[in-house]
Amino acid sequence: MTDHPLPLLNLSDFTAGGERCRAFLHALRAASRDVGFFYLTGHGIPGDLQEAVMETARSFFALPDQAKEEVRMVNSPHFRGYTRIGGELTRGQADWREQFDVMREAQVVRCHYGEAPWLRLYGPNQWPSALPRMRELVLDWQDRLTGVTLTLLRAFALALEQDAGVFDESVGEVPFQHLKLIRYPGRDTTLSDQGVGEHKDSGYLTLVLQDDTPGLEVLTDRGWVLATPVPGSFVVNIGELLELASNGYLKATLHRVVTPPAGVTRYSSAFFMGARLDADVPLLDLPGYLAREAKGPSSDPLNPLFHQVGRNVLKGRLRSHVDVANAHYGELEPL
Ligand SMILES: O=C(O)CCC(=O)C(=O)O
Ligand SMILES: [Fe+2]
Repeated sequence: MTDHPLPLLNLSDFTAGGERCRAFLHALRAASRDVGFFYLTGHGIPGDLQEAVMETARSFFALPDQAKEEVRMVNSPHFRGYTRIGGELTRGQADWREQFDVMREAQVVRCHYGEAPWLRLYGPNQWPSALPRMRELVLDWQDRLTGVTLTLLRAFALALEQDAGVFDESVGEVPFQHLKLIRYPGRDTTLSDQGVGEHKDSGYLTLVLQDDTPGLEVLTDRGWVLATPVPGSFVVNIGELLELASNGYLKATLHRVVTPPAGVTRYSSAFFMGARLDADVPLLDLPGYLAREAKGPSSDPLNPLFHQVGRNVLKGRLRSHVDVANAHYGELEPL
């Protein structure tokens, strides 16, 4: 385990244009290819909004169990709401964190039995009655993070010498959004130190806001590296859809969160930006010198990747939330 910092990029260099923009795109490509993780500053999200979101997370998780259970995820065929500690699995092992999941507010899609089961991912969020202002704040947060990821996605397109809008069709008017507010309680790590087990994210891009308690670790060719909190920044990482689209030129990197020591609590917000559920992931036509370095997407026979986005997202959700799968998707064969 080393404590070497990850690369740090400033998004305002991209929007400034000219030489600053060219240097940004160069650094973006290097960071995404070599590590798949970087810090982002200059993103335009005000510090007081970041703090308000963390404060909302602290208030939500401090509610009595009964108020959190009122919005528990197992109520929702759309995988939204509260998951208690140990209620989520990563690679079959329970994670030591509690979390609140939000996606885009949507209408339920009426569908016929046997039709694409991922259509059931669309639907409303659940909100705790005890925190009446949470909905507006969190949806605003989700929209602002969407804006940052859309800008970044255009930067990725340019860095790979594509048309800036090459991902537009797969993203649509509003991309698939998924946000988690997370609490990692400390515990005696002789029991297990799995806050969240090692995994890759499944969307295009992830933005993580962490508080000042370390815990997020990234697998690099130097071993596991701690993403030491950098105040005001987001940690950005590449998800499997970008790896697929770039034929493995960009890397979806394994990462994990280790449980804080007993008596210490860590809070974070993780936002996953994906493609439209009804889209297929585009396969980019890379120029020869980049294509030669594209290794093909890494494939895990135990966790196949699908180009059809909805199928991929539903697979991940069913594996992570077995109680929701049993309650609402019992008729499906395991994926
Ligand atoms: O809490 C964090 O810092 C990261 C969480 C994460 O990797 C995830 O939920 O996919
Ligand atoms: Fe992750």
